[in-house]
Amino acid sequence: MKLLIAENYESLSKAAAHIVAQVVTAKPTAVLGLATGSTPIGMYRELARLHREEGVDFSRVTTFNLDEYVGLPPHHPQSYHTFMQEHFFRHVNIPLEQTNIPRGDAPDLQAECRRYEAAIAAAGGIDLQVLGIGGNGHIGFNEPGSDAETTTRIVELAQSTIKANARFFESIDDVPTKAVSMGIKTILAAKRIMLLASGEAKADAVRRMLEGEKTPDVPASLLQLHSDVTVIADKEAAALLSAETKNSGRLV
Ligand SMILES: N[C@@H]1[C@@H](O)[C@H](O)[C@@H](COP(=O)(O)O)O[C@@H]1O
Repeated sequence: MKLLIAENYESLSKAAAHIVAQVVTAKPTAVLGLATGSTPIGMYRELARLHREEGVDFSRVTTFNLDEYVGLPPHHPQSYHTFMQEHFFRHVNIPLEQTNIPRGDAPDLQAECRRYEAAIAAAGGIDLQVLGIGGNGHIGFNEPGSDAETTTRIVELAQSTIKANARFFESIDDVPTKAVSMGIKTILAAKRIMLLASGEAKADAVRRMLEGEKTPDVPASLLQLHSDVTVIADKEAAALLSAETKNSGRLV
């Protein structure tokens, strides 16, 4: 996996946005896999700026988000639908009908998972998948135990994930306990993957992803199975990496 070490969150966000902009400039009909969480917010902000000031064009881009909470309708303030609207879609020129996010309120969730996988395939697959990482090594909502054969499905959130995400809800009891999430197989099918990690709370997960064995116990370590992964970590998130791994990285 290729490693970029960023001086701070701002340079991480700029480096990530630059890669996305390169992909959509080279292929205006690119299919992007997108992530939520606080980590990519700076990247979305920078992409909005690149759209506004440098004319980066999203009009023919298609997007697929990784996941959505089960039970939250799209207009719920904490839904990932709302997150994507607020942080990205409404700031660029992407037509809403070209954006895809699983419906956590679908009456038949199994059918929704099948529909989502089929929609990704029908779009020709994902050109660039953006990922964050959970403190326990999860990607999307693929919690520890998720193996490389998993596809879009209903998942139970780990207690640590519920706790980490409680900050966005009024109380921890309001955090949904389940989500619809692309699987590891879905993620690994992307042509290119870019994972962002910021802050010391991610340092152990980043170390296990890059230096540990490939194991479903650390779902992000399964990214080692892919031939085109770029990890962009800020200094805090890279802090526990060996000197050898750090030296293999490029500073941005
Ligand atoms: N489903 C999302 C993940 O896609 C995200 O990577 C993770 C880390 O979030 P943050 O970037 O806020 O630390 O949180 C959530 O659980």
